[in-house]
Amino acid sequence: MSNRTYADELFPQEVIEQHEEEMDISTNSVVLVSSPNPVEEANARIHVGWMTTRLDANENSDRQIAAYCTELGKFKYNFVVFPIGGVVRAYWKPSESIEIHPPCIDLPDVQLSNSLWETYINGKISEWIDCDSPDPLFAALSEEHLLKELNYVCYMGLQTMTIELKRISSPKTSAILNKWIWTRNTRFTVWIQLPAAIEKCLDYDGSTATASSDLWTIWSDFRNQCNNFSGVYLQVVLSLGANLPDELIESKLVERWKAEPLAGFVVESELFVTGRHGEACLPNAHLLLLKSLWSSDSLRLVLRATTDTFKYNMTIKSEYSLALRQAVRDVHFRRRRDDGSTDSAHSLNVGEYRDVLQAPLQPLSENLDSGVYNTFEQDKLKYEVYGEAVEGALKDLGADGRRQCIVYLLGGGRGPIGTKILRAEKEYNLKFRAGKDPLKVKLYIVEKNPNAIVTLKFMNARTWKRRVTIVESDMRSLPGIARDRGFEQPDIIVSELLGSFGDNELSPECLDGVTEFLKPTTISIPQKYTSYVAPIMSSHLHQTIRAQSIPFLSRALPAHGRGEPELDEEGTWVQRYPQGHVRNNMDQIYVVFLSKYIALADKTKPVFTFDHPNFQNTTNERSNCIEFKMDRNADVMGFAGYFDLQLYKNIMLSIEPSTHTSGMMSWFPAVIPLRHQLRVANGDKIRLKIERKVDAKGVWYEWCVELEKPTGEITTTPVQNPNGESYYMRM
Ligand SMILES: C[S@@+](CC[C@H](N)C(=O)[O-])C[C@H]1O[C@@H](n2cnc3c(N)ncnc32)[C@H](O)[C@@H]1O
Repeated sequence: MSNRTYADELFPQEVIEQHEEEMDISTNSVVLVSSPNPVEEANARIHVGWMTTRLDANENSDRQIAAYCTELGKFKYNFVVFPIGGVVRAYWKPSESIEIHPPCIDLPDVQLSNSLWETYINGKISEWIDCDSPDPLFAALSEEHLLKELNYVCYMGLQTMTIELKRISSPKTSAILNKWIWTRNTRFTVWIQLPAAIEKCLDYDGSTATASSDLWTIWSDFRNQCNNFSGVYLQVVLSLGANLPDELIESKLVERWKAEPLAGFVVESELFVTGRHGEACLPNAHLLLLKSLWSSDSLRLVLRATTDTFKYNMTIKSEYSLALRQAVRDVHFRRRRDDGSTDSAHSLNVGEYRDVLQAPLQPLSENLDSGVYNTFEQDKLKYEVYGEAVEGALKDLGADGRRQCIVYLLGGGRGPIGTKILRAEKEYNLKFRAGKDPLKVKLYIVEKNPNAIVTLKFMNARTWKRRVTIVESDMRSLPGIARDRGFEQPDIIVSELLGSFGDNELSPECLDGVTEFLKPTTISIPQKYTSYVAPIMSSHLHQTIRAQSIPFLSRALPAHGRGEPELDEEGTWVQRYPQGHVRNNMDQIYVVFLSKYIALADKTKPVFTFDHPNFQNTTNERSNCIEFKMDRNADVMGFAGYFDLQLYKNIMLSIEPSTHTSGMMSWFPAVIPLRHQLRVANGDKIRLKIERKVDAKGVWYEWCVELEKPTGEITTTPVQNPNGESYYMRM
């Protein structure tokens, strides 16, 4: 028996030896890993495919696909976008036939091994299929045959397929696909290939086209009609012709694709130009576009021949594949270098959290564990700045020559701020008392977590020379305890009870609990904090939030909302979600190290501010309406939330992007999602209406968005998280 395999057919031995090529079928293409030369290595990282057209393939290709692919492999094409029904069928011209019977699917599977079909072939839906044709008979025929081809993609076990959109509006195509992807058990990635310009769409009519339609809206409408299926399986491909439309040049519009599941680019051969040394290269505008959107080498480039030059001049096949690789390979180099030096996320090693949803901590109602405290304590910078703030306050208070300062650390955790307070005392004495009449800090640390108290006691004995009075209590009981035990009133209270959205760990409620114990002159560190928001676009994040599910064994874990787990009739504990799981997912606030998103406003805007001490006992309920004007067509998935913190006078900490404390990693942004992505157009205004509500047991936010069109028409999204049903911060 012969040992020859399909791979031998595809990559003849002499080619393998010549290029020392290896096949890597773990990715969805064949990787040509060649010499150790760094440029070639870099080239090999970039996956370039060939899109078969009637200009380079003929009826024989359908039955000689192995030879056809082998040939392309020689020119360094890692995969082929080939008509799934075969070339003969794909380029059938309905108008030329008297009877409407397209050729049968005729791309026999046994020509390639299954693994090569999976990895080397991206199946393209026949070009003539147009389910949205205004001719009902033809539309019906197209529907029937689209389904046949989708079935054939499954039969062949392909991992990727392509549908090229021909129209601005494709409701029937999207409806078929929507049903298919949500209901079929077979998973493959669908590339939705966009036209190169809106003017090329069959239903384009200059008079009806409005400013609110562009390539991005063609895609986002299609994505919406497919119910925002996961971007792992439904992706978009941009087609680049010789003339790029403005929306692929203007950076504000281009960056929207960073918030979409972009699979790659189909590059038409007509746009290549000749470089200074006679080599093939891409025009500058195309280069800029590719570079700006080349976020990872998992993106794909596909060459589509627009002339038949390739038939006669084979060498340009490899020249073009090389030119495409060269267009983007340096982006990768640059990004890697940048990561190592300037990207703080990388140097702080938090990259693994990119776009991962985290539930905000609730340190008041739940006791944090040692690992969480340990994570906090990695952020040396936060504690340094706290130390500076305490030193600043000691300096101001000590100006009257006093010899003692009473400091309370409220919510001490394992004590890192305690250490900074004692160090601030030392620094102050060195700098301002010159060894004479030193100022003594009398430090109390209040902590309600009994487990952290064990560490605090240990720290007191080992590090603080038993100078600290440790109070195991909720700080809201401190006034009573202090009375009973004769504690002195504080000159300074220090706390860090803040979440990514500022007040969302209930710092206001906790600190208000000690107000009656303060002197009128007591300084609070922090003095003030403010939350901020900016609208964001990210279909990935929207999908991720919506798709969260609860495994069987986790069904009794407490939700983040007001409800509690219950014992059901069968004696099983269960957490119920009367609002439904999807609504429960969408109506919460998350903490996310944001990556696949874009901000839809140049600047954030403030939401809620809290000042301390709150001697006036001002309510902690808040309500605000924050308006943003939209400057492009976009889908708003929700809002990124940030905060800044005035510790003392001008000593600040911030995660608000324009003032972010460089190198600080304690807080990732908050995300306030909308239930559905909200389509906005250039010139629209959106208003986030958000309330902070308080009752006897806890605090919650309710929010909705008002969308105002330039015509004055206003629509409002439903109020999210009513009554704290999905996200409730327990007191
Ligand atoms: C965000 S952690 C900060 C811990 C520490 N200050 C640090 O920066 O590493 C907040 C701490 O405050 C404690 N805490 C929260 N609310 C409290 C309350 N009402 N009374 C006492 N401690 C509280 C929590 O148990 C937790 O240890």
